[in-house]
Amino acid sequence: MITIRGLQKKFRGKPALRGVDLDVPEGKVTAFLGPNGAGKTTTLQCAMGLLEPDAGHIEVMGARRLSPELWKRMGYVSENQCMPEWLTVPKLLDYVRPMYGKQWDRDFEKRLLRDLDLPQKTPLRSLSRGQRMKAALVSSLAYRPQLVVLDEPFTGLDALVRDEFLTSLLELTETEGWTVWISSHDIEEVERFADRVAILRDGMVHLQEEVTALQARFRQIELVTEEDLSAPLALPPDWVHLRVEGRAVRLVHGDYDEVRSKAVLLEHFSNPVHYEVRPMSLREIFVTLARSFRTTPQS
Ligand SMILES: Nc1ncnc2c1ncn2[C@@H]1O[C@H](COP(=O)(O)OP(=O)(O)OP(=O)(O)O)[C@@H](O)[C@H]1O
Repeated sequence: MITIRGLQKKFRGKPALRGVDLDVPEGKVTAFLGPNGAGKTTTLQCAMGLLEPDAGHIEVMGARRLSPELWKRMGYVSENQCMPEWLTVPKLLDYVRPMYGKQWDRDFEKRLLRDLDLPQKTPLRSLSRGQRMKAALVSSLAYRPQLVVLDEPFTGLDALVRDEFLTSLLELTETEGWTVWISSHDIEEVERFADRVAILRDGMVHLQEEVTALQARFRQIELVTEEDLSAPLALPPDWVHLRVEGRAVRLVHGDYDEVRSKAVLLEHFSNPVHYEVRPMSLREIFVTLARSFRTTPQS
């Protein structure tokens, strides 16, 4: 649905994107994660045609340029969205609706309005941050776009609304086959419905794969021996994070294989009295990787 190759963007001579290669496949939910300043918003804005890239190419729904017709098939919601601040929510929808003609689904609009519980008489400028986000969501989803691009959509939403919003989005992506590309720091929320994950590091994609494949290869390992230990001088490349405290070793393995990985571990830390291997949540994997980004140079 979206293909990005070699995307580069500088701001005042400083690189923000240094060759982003990314795929957002049709009918899947792709989570776009990365530490602050990694370049997520810049990538999304380049893909949405809101920023001019310096190099690289982007294809959205088979097109190199976003025409007004294509925009009608996409819903884009960002936390920094400009909106006609003087309008109330019903007036905003009256204003936006004619642009989408028959495509606009009044029943769906009503359902979104009911679920998101928005004030009807207050102008957008006087709404809270979360309420403004909800208004943006209704105006960008009520025409049932095929591609939904969300940049930090949960900012300002309270826990209940987040949950309700995610549940509706989950239902819709399943029933309507929507393609969703979502950038968020709320990884626990995103984990509930993401099929794929792409992690951006310092202007480049560090990894992109199915969430299940990522979770299948990452493991947290705890090992205790009879004697005090010291960390090996050179770590195998798939040991992402290692901590040695007295007789205990805790490490994250980025490509765990029950037989092979255990054999390598036992070469370094022999005769364990305790050996435990635990699967990791997407959030735990992200935090481990983000920590390793601070200490290992980009290859
Ligand atoms: N308009 C701009 N002018 C100058 N620098 C910018 C501009 N927009 C982004 N940057 C810089 O580009 C880099 C990437 O920023 P971007 O907002 O894309 O990151 P992000 O991953 O979305 O971060 P966050 O998670 O904090 O929202 C940062 O170093 C940022 O300071």
